[in-house]
Amino acid sequence: MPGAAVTEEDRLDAKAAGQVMRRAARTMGPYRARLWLALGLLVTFTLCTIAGPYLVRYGIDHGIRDGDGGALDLAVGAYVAVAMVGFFVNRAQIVVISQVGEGFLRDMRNRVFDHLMRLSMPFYDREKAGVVVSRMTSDIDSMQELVQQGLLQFVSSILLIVLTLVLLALTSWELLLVVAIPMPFVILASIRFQRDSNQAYLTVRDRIGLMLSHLQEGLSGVRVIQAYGRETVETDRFAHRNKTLYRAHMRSVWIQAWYLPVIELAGTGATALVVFVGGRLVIEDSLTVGTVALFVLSLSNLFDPVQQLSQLFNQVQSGGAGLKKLYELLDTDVDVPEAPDAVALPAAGAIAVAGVGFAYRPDLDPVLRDVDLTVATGERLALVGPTGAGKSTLAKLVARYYDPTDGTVSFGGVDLRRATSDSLRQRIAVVPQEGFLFNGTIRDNVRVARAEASDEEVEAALDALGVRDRFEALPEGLETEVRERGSRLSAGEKQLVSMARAALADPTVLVLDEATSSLDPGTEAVVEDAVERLMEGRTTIVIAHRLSTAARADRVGVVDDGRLVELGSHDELLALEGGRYRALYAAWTAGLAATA
Ligand SMILES: Nc1ncnc2c1ncn2[C@@H]1O[C@H](COP(=O)(O)OP(=O)(O)OP(=O)(O)O)[C@@H](O)[C@H]1O
Repeated sequence: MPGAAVTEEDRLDAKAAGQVMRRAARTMGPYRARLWLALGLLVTFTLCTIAGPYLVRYGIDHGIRDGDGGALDLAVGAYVAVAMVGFFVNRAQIVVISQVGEGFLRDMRNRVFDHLMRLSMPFYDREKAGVVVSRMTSDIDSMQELVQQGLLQFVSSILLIVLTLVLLALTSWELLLVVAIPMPFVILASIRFQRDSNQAYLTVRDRIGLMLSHLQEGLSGVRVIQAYGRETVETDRFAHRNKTLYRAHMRSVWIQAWYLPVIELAGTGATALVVFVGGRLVIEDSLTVGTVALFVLSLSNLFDPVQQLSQLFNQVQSGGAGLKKLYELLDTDVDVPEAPDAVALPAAGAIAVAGVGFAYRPDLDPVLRDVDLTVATGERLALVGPTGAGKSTLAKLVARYYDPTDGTVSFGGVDLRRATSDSLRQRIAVVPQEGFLFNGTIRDNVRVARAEASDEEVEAALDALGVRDRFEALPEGLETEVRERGSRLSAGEKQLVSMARAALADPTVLVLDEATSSLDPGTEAVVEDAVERLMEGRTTIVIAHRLSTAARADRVGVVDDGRLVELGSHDELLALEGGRYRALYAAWTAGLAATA
């Protein structure tokens, strides 16, 4: 069974296939010399394969029939020599083709990853992570089989069929007509096999997927299954899935069991026909025995490649479909691009949000409407409001993760759309609720903010937050691997690392999404102190989940249902009769009192 299949919607038409191939050919520049070499080797190998039967003919007609021992020796010697050349050329062509193919895939993986790293947030909102991952796995895999062996076999099969046909026609077109009799059956059977095996393989793939997801669910839910005594029920359901998978596999076996013997039979039939007709032509003296032997031996050079092609066809199609999807991904534009005439943001300035409206997608309702807000240099603004009100969205616009649908966000008078990406990232840093930790040490993780920072600078950043001692006290200090078993960092420590990154980046503006996870009182105090230190001297927009944070801010903005409904100092807003903040604050203090 060919290890590839292509679904109906992925099947490329001739135009799309042509486009994909031309594009792939354009990126083959660095491999051009090797490709020519591969082609040369391929042709040489095919000629070696074809030469065998001709040498046999020479041996029979000139050596055996004419009783010329010298001619026979020559034929046998040449046969062995050609076989040896074929042996080495075959090895060389496999290596060279793989070098080209694997090199192409390596470049492709790099290009796709590079592009993925540059694509902005809207792309990741649209695309499911699973789909993106499958670009790098199954789409690349579908080409992997192709570049390793498939492509070589595909091209060499076609070449072998064409060259054999031409040479046989030149040798004896009458006998070629005889060979051609079973060919329509072989071709029809091959087309049908290709179609059926593709379908069968798709079914197998689907059922493997279903079985695996059942397995995964069973394993993750094993406690619940056991708690409710559902072992037998689950086992029966699994057995049912497994049976459908077995049937799918058997179906593909039946297809092969039908096709392969048909081709064998056609080959045997063709041999019989050649001997039958060719033999008579020999008796009539219009053909030599050697020519009949040549035809018999050449039959495998026709039938084998046809059979291979029918199996490779799916592989080539699925490789083409994979390549097309990868190109589509590479063609995805960055949604938040750097303007061609971008300017660096000034060193300092106020953040101005003017008439901003925003929808995540054109088909979705806006989540922000008519927001006007100015945050002065060095000011600390807290955003509060119910869940889903739009606070994080507003913060993301200030960091230009997205561009507003209406209105503008500017820093120091420069619209963020016109700012260079570098200056934007230098001036404005975001500390998310849960900073992601990469594989590596604490030091590496802080350095994410600025790859070229020295050890001293990393330490200074931790010092600035007053947390260096805490990390240095770990058995391996700053060299502690954050993901290693047993030395995983606590939630509070992760937050500290995330803040240390921002301290190292040393931005003018800090956008901070306060963590909601509750920490033990000791760590909480350390984190709060670090936050205070980080905000010191910076313009800060903090999404406050604890109203104590809001109370400490210079001003508080209340976001509700996408609008900025109140804006003022904590005291001013508390004094507002019937105000939203006043109500939120009352509820919050009551909640605190209840849990105290
Ligand atoms: N990537 C996204 N794509 C589509 N809709 C989104 C996306 N992110 C958020 N939303 C929607 O936008 C609205 C505002 O979300 P946002 O995260 O800004 O609220 P929030 O006030 O920060 O809430 P929370 O306090 O729970 O974080 C919500 O209705 C949310 O479902």
